[in-house]
Amino acid sequence: MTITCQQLLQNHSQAWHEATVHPFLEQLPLLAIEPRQFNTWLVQDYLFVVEFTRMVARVLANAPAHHFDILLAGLSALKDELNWFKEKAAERQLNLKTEKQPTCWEYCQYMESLAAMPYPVQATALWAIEFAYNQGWQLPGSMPEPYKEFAERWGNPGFTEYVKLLEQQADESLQNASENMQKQAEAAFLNVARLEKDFWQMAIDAE
Ligand SMILES: Cc1ncc(CN)c(N)n1
Repeated sequence: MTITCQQLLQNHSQAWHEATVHPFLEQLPLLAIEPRQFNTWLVQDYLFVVEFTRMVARVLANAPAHHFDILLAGLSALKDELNWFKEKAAERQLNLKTEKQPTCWEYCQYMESLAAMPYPVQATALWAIEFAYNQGWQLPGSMPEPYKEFAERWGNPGFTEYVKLLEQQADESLQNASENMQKQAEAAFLNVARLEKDFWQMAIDAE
């Protein structure tokens, strides 16, 4: 029997809940997050997205050609996203040439380590990373200023559609995967869930 993304969500619902429903996200609509906490998230997420872009490029390099369309669209959106992060940082006078915090560093190292994994594992991890933000930013509901555009970036219907297509590609690749690869994909899903939870916590704990 082959595993699917939906089965991973069902089998590990608690880990996924912790990845996508976090006090950081719950407190944003209440305007209870301190600027230093939000700014820490913003700068560290920019540093994350730089490494994430490299990861997506590596996933593309391993993908079958019929998966290129979606992955190239993702890379093109990341070009805009990196520029948008720079704008947001400039508005807040934040320095993006900052050290990665240990949690961000660990997540980036993990994404780098995925390069050695087979494509089905990479495709599953990519879907999980994007779905975590898609759900994380949608679940708190209507977001007030100044956070509205952040919630819309990852919660908008176009991004939701993109994540569904990533899911289809991951599921398709898992269908042809050995049992061992499927186990690796499950481990990747759990790693992403843990790192997502830790990433929000890093922002909450900002000094
Ligand atoms: C930590 C994290 N996870 C996911 C995403 C969505 N690409 C992000 N920007 N940052």
